[in-house]
Amino acid sequence: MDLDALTKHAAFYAKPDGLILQYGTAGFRTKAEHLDHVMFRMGLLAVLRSKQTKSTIGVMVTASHNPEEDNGVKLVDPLGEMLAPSWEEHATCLANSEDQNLQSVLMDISEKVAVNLHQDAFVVIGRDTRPSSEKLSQSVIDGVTVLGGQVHDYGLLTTPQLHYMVYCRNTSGQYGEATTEGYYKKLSKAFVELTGQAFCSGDDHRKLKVDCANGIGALKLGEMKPYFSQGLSVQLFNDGSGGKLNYYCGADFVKTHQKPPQGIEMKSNERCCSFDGDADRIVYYYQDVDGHFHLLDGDKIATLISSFLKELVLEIGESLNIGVVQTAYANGSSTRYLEEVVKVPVYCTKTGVKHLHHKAQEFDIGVYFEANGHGTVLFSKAAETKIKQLAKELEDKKSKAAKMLENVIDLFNQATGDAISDMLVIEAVLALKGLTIQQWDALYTDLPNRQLKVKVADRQVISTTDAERQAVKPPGLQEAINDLVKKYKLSRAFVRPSGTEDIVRVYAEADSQESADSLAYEVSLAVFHLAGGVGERPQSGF
Ligand SMILES: CC(=O)N[C@H]1[C@@H](OP(=O)(O)O)O[C@H](CO)[C@@H](O)[C@@H]1O
Ligand SMILES: [Mg+2]
Repeated sequence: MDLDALTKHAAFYAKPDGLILQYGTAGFRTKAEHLDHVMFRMGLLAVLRSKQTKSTIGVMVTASHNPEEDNGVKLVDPLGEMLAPSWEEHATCLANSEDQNLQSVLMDISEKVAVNLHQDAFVVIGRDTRPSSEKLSQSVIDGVTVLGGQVHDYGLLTTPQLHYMVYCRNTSGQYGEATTEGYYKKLSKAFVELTGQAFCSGDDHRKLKVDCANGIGALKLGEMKPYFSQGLSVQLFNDGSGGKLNYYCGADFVKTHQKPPQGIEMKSNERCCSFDGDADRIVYYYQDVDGHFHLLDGDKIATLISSFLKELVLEIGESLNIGVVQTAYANGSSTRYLEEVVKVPVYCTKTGVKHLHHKAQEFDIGVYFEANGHGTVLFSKAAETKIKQLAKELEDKKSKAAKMLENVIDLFNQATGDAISDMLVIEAVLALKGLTIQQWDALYTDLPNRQLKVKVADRQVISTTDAERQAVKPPGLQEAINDLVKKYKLSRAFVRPSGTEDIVRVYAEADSQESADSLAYEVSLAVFHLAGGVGERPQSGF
């Protein structure tokens, strides 16, 4: 390690006084102007992680669905997954160390994780379209090179594309070719082959309007379009040519406000979808003839995909176990439908993709989706080998199902949730099953629900158990929630401190919107009183 060079470069990346950041569920996120030193330091950390794992590590510069002025950074581990939890702590420690302690903190981490400093390091970098991203990714590159690491800068990429690149590079290209063209070709080939097997693929099923949140998704989907145009024609809206990133558009806006984004021309019954700012989340929606807006969120996506996979598995007659992973935010109706109608086991984990991903790895076929539209399907190596073998050996109906599954494996991004990949899977499933978006929507009816935020002095006074469904602290809060829930029919409510914002989230569902609203409001009041609410008391009425 050339400590003189490190000291010289670090001088350009002074930490703003008093700034403390946490490597949360989605890495570091804050106003872009405060992130230069964090980027440089994450470049340093990526080198250590690469040396330790003897693998290529990814660094993505993005703040996903946050406002355009924000930015953020996260590291991608060797198999394209989120950074290991023990390293999240090192990241936090390094990001918050005072400038004069940077060297010693770096040495401490190297010692703790037993890094061989002579090992080569390789880091790949991607960034979203935020105005601040280019400069910030240069700071990451500076951090990598000052420690002697090699860099490949992919420039503009969606977050899932960077995860894909890392996975490809660490599996010697077995998973795919580590270029955007390789990504486009792999997914498009699987999609075109899959939809080629559809009986019913009338014109109606082949057109889709996509709100790209004025983000990177527009650029990348635009590049990819020609590769799959024989199977689907997509029309892009909020493509970044005019509007602001995530501003009144994108998956997060649509899911939170339960209304269409601005900037999209929706005719009744037309199938539309929205990506978020870094294209790792997707939700679908349509407007019916009466002008009512219908949202098909991550739960509806999980249901559609699980039913499809279950049918294929039954068709090939192999005992592959399917598991579906959700969080406490999953609508109760979706969980019931999955368990009682699709007949697949459903598991609940804590919020945050890494928890769902980890659980989904336990199954031959692990389907995971957060209600907000972040998710994918993972296939175990054993399941993949078995399916590939059956696709070759079997004949007739069974072989057709096995071949479909083979393409489905290629179409899903196995590294992380991916809006483009999920969109193509959904389009293929709808075409293969001859389903309209209305028929898909009608599989089950969402229970009315409401999410609220409460400001408290210190959100860590709330701690939870049972996949965040029960509050164990502060005393009395869970009892209060239980009493409130009893007042309503088909009701459920829980609270948890957010991992990405300085607030407590409240979720409630019940048999009517009025009841869900009023339960959420009453629970918010309980949080406000028992967990140290600050500012204005929660208000009723929505
Ligand atoms: C209720 C909700 O949607 N929570 C989101 C949000 O986490 P919070 O910890 O709830 O702030 O951001 C996470 C990262 O993007 C995402 O994984 C998660 O689903
Ligand atoms: Mg995102």
